[in-house]
Amino acid sequence: MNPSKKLIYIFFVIFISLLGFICGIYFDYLVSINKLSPVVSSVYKLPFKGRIVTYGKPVSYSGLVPVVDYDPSLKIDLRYATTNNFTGKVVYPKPVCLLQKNTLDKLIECNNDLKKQGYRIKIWDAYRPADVQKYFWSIVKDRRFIADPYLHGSRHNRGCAVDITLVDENGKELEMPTGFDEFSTAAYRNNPNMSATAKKNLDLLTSTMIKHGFKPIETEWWHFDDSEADKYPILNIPLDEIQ
Ligand SMILES: C[C@@H](N)C(=O)N[C@H](C)C(=O)O
Ligand SMILES: [Zn+2]
Repeated sequence: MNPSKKLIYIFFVIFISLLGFICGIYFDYLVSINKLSPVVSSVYKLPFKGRIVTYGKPVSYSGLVPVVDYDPSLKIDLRYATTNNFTGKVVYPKPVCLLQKNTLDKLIECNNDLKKQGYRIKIWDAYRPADVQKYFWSIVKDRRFIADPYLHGSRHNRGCAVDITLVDENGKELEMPTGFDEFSTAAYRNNPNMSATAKKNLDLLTSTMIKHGFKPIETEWWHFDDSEADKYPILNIPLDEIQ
């Protein structure tokens, strides 16, 4: 090989190596900021003390717990385990309502506050497997109403978000701006057309949730994120495998 060809060859090898190196760093960066959802495997016994595998790196955690075991006075109507939801299909094969333990502790504090005033929290959704998020996104590609599973995912996928409303002592739902998962501007927190009663009820729910460490979102009055949600990984533990 003549010297100039040799030089070109060396430059080419260095260029390819550098490119591979930079791509590797960028890939790790995407994983770290959760632009790529980690693939998760786990044992399915509760509480989950299994290994989750994130691109081959084992991470041990204990996390999701069943809500009923900690506060049976939280009312549960897991809509995606019924046909009474925006898909019209049973999406959750089992009505298993799970949350990260720290998130649940905060929700119980909210429920205790509200019980003193004659109300309770009703849960429509809590932990939602990442594959379900992809299914929802395939139906409604609108970030106002469904968190993009290919961007940051949903805090539901981390077991750190809840879709909730208020009920009275007889379990009757209080008036709120709209029903669950009404994907329109009527569900916005600043909807100017909501009734005075709905506003009062929503204000009570919102102020209680914020007091105990949740963050509301502007486009869905029923959705609250644990303010510490991003400490937890995206999970894809299927509900039908929960024992
Ligand atoms: C689908 C709806 N109930 C909901 O939870 N939307 C938010 C934005 C989410 O997907 O995180
Ligand atoms: Zn939600």
